[in-house]
Amino acid sequence: MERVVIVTGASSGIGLALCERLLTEDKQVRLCLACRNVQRAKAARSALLTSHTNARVDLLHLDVGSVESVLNAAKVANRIDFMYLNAGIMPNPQVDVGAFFKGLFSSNVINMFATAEGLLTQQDRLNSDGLQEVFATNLFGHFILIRELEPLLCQTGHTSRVVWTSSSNARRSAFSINDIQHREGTEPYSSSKYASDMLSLALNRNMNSQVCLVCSPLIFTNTFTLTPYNGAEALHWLFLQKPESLDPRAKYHSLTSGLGKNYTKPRLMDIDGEMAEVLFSKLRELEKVVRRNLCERNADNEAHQRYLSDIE
Ligand SMILES: NC(=O)C1=CN([C@@H]2O[C@H](COP(=O)(O)OP(=O)(O)OC[C@H]3O[C@@H](n4cnc5c(N)ncnc54)[C@H](OP(=O)(O)O)[C@@H]3O)[C@@H](O)[C@H]2O)C=CC1
Ligand SMILES: CC(C)=CCC[C@@H](C)[C@H]1CC[C@H]2C3=C(CC[C@]12C)[C@@]1(C)CCC(=O)C[C@@H]1CC3
Repeated sequence: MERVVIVTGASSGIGLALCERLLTEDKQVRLCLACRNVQRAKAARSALLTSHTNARVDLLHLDVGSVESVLNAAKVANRIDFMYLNAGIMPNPQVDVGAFFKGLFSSNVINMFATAEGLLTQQDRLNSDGLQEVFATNLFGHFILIRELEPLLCQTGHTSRVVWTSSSNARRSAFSINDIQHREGTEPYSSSKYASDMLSLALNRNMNSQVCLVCSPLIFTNTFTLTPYNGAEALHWLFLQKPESLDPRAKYHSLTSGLGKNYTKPRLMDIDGEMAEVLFSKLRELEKVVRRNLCERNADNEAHQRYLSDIE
């Protein structure tokens, strides 16, 4: 039976590697590459068709960092079996070289290489919706996409699965419930990934959890062996699992052994359920504000267009 799989950020890296693996795995897959850059998306599609000549690969223009783009893209979808929320950014990362060398000679060295804890800061900025860009791209745009597609994802009698790419860099201490966009801090990536872990829990509670399962695979960087193919391990593994065998409180880790063998390991997440609910309601409030602003902006643009055509 045909299975429709949407992958955000499918034009490169882990997203593209996942597409390649899914086409190799299942000839019945119909892929939808949801990408912001049309040229790169076309190149990715050509590369996939070179190795899978008869594959069905569609393109969908989607910039998850723009609410308007998300709303437009969501209109096009009519069936979803899997939706991989994979697009993500870490702009202008700065490595704290001092902390790196200190960590190198400490008992924390393995953890440091696995999670980059305390090593990385990023410079964030505001996007055209007036939101912090990292938050908007890694979390909020995908949240709006799920909200918009909820009727399609939660149809009775049809199981859709949503899989969100998290990170080992997701850290509770980088996130504040009073600053969900991370306006004040210097670790927006870590904050956004922890927020997506929390949100996956709240979504499973607030949506029909039997139908919509949100998992957060984490990519463990065994740095020297890491490739996008390895990184896509847990994403690929989840495609093969029965929904009832998965635990919404777990994060599914892509791991690579010393011998280079890839495997997936679930680990229970350290998440405060109440805080996850607060985050969910804050995101819904923000959704209302952003949608209202967008309507006003569009109304202003229409009025401006009318004015221009009147004076011509
Ligand atoms: N690499 C790693 O070690 C790890 C990565 N991750 C996560 O894995 C995911 C994939 O990362 P990775 O493959 O490494 O990185 P890449 O930079 O190779 O891929 C990121 C993808 O996301 C897309 N993207 C970025 N911003 C947007 C946007 N606004 N709208 C739509 N698409 C967008 C990019 O598209 P475009 O071509 O237009 O830029 C690109 O296709 C991310 O969520 C990342 O946080 C997690 C753990 C470790
Ligand atoms: C010489 C010197 C200063 C080396 C620094 C090494 C770091 C660049 C890496 C060590 C751990 C890495 C890591 C990531 C990025 C690169 C490192 C910080 C990620 C944060 C990339 C994105 C993720 O989602 C998780 C990764 C964890 C490990």
